Amino acid sequence: MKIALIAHDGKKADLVHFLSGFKDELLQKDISLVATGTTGSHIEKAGFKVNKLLSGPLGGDAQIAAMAAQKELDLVIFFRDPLDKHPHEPDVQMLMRICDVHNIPLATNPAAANMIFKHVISLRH
Ligand SMILES: O=C(CO)COP(=O)(O)O
Repeated sequence: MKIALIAHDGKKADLVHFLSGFKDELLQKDISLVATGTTGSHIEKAGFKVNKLLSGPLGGDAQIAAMAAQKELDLVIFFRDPLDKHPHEPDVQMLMRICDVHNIPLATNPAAANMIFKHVISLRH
């Protein structure tokens, strides 16, 4: 299972905190993580193995969208900061649109991500 992870700056700590709650599950060999650049660095520091792409404003969201369009992703977790402005907002919208076009599960906040993770874990047992 391949999971893409993205968080805006104001939500990076929330994402790391969220992932840390599922560390055992996420360290399983058949789970691979991919992330936008800066998000990936934070995740790596927390002890996860993650494939880091470009930073979001430099095209990282677009790279993840391309992977989603090619059906390479099973899940996208994107903790967006709705209270901040982002120069690459068109890329953010494009990524969410591509997830909807290809019916890729997309969680944009911890409550949704938590439900999806618990569901995935229950299916694996
Ligand atoms: O900007 C982002 C998502 O739109 C995230 O990019 P970084 O992980 O490089 O900060």
